[in-house]
Order: sequence, then structure tokens, then C-alpha cells
Amino acid sequence: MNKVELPEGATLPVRHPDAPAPGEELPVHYSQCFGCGDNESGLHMRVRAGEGLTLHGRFLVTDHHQGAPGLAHGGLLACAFDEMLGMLGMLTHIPAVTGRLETDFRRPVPVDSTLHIRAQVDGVLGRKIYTSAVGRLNAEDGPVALTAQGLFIEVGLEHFSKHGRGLEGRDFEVNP
Ligand SMILES: CCCCCCCCCC(=O)SCCNC(=O)CCNC(=O)[C@H](O)C(C)(C)COP(=O)(O)OP(=O)(O)OC[C@H]1O[C@@H](n2cnc3c(N)ncnc32)[C@H](O)[C@@H]1OP(=O)(O)O
Repeated sequence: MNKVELPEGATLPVRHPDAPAPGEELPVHYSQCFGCGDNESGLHMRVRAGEGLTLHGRFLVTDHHQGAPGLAHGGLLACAFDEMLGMLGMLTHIPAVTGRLETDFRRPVPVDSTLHIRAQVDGVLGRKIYTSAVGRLNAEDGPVALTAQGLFIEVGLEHFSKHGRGLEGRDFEVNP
């Protein structure tokens, strides 16, 4: 994992008692989500809870995901990280949106490879949630292809109804 710089005063949030147990697969948070939903051209990511404030996700890079011939598009890979870091909210039950996402591309990701992403919450300071992730090729201990850091900002649930279509009646606390 890349070294994460945290501001003074940041603390680790508590894992919510209703968070999925380690090893449990996370539910799709929205059926049309490009990252984890049934969206035809989406990533169809599968994510399971890890220990503490960690998640493990994976997706198969297909022909739909190309930038250069035979290689994954960088923006699409950043999308996968956004999804993984966003889903950390299922461990803390803090509703939040991406404020800032920084991605380091360290190795090309070919079509037909599976990208394994480990994401974690690093700390919280006020409404700011500091997160990071590493993506490895074809195995959870495979070569590092990408690292990322995300700053998520806690929002009220009204954010989703004011700017979008709400959370479709789902109770964020239970099954976002
Ligand atoms: C569990 C469910 C699973 C969900 C998975 C989904 C995965 C995908 C996640 C996403 O893609 S979310 C969609 C992409 N993100 C957005 O659409 C967010 C758009 N931006 C906003 O709505 C607002 O800018 C935002 C809510 C983030 C902040 O606006 P606010 O007016 O509420 O807060 P404000 O600007 O006062 O900032 C609050 C604090 O955050 C800091 N901040 C906000 N944006 C920042 C930024 N970009 N970089 C650094 N710091 C930032 C800001 O400096 C400040 O720090 P301090 O408290 O120390 O003063």
C-alpha cells in the first residue's frame, strides 16, 4: 500500500456494528450502478468485506473497457477505485461522496486480466474521510498495477434526493 499522509487530528472511525462480516459479499448498492450493478456496460464488480475497515473487490477487464487496443482505459480504472473507496461507507455507515480522487498508474492493465482492489479507510477528520486502495493484477498478491487515494466528504442523506433521485427508498443504514 502507498504511504498515506494524514492531517493532524485524524482518527480511525468505528466499524459499524451492522457492517457486513469479514468475508461477506457486499450487496449491490444500486442496480444501475456502473461499478457494481447489472448495468450492461458496467464493471460488475464483486466486493467482500475484509477485516477492520477494509474491502476486497475484483473485476474482469473486458473489451468494453479498452483505451488503447488491448489495454484498460485509465479513467475506467479510476472509476473502479472510486467505486471501491465509496463502498467503504458500507463499513462505517457514513454517507459520503467523492471530493477528490488521486490515482497512480504503475503498470498497464491488459484486457482479460482481473484487477483485485484492496481498499481501506485511513482516517476521519470532521466531515473528511481519508481512504486509499491498491490494485493488483490477476491475484490478491499479484503485481501492483495502481494505487489510489480518495478524500470523501460526509453528506446528509438529502444530498442524494436534492441532486439525484434519492436512494430509491433504501435505508442507507441497512442496505444502501
Ligand atoms: C455506500 C454506498 C456506496 C456508494 C458507492 C459509490 C461510489 C462512487 C462514489 C462517487 O462517485 S460520489 C459522486 C462523485 N462526487 C460528487 O458528485 C461530489 C460533488 N461535490 C459535492 O457535492 C460537494 O462539493 C461536496 C459535498 C463534496 C462538498 O460540498 P460541501 O459544500 O458540502 O462542503 P464544503 O465545500 O464546505 O467542504 C467541506 C470540507 O471538505 C473539504 N473539501 C470539499 N471538497 C474537497 C476537495 N475536492 N478537495 C479537498 N477538500 C475538499 C473542504 O475544504 C472542507 O474542509 P474543512 O472542513 O477542513 O473546511
